[in-house]
Amino acid sequence: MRIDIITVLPELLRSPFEASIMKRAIDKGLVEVHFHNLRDYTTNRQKSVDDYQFGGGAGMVMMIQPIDDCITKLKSERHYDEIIYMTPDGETLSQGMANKMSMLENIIILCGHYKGVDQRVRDHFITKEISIGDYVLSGGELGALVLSDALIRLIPGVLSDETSALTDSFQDNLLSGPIYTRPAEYKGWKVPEVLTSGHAAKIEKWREDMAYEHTKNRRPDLLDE
Ligand SMILES: C[S@@+](CC[C@H](N)C(=O)[O-])C[C@H]1O[C@@H](n2cnc3c(N)ncnc32)[C@H](O)[C@@H]1O
Repeated sequence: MRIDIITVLPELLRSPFEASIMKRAIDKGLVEVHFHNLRDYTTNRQKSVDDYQFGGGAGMVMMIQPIDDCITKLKSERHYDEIIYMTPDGETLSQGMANKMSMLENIIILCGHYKGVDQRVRDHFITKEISIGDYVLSGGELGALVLSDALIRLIPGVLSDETSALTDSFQDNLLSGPIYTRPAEYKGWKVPEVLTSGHAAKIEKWREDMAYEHTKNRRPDLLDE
């Protein structure tokens, strides 16, 4: 997968790709991530990417010209499956969306700032609008990172044990149940006996029951889906 991120703050994006699973995915050649600084596409001397809103009102708006030039250049080099705009009024990111999108080859993620982008960008360039939740961030970069992480960890070969992602919360509409590691007893607090029984079928059944109970308590809405 190739991810091209368009931003006014590339410095905000770098370090998460330089650690842990996202770094490993890049090092293994399973993912390429490229940052594009919108200011490199401005045609004005001040390198400004925003301007006042038509009709008045508080907050600046990101101008269409630098975004058009950046996206048009990228599209002239390869086909993109999706051109995504991170925005609070987009479709809320879910595991189901991440599962599907992790199979895409090339995507562009546009990070907004200020009041957001000129509507004509959304009307003419964007193919998908994604929110990471019902709250407002200062910019799209943190959202782009959340989306990238959710997709990258699902790409085959990225996790050392691929079955791990399949047993995480939200796969099969269930939350993940409780998990334990050594020691089997700590300060008198014992691990559930079944987990140390060595009985694979019983362990599997216990895990299923616990996941169901946990989901029923915390997120009964998932069981309705
Ligand atoms: C201050 S916000 C603009 C909010 C916009 N005026 C509104 O009310 O919907 C600036 C940028 O942050 C990003 N952003 C903010 N909240 C977000 C969220 N929940 N999900 C994804 N992106 C978000 C978007 O790219 C947005 O253009």
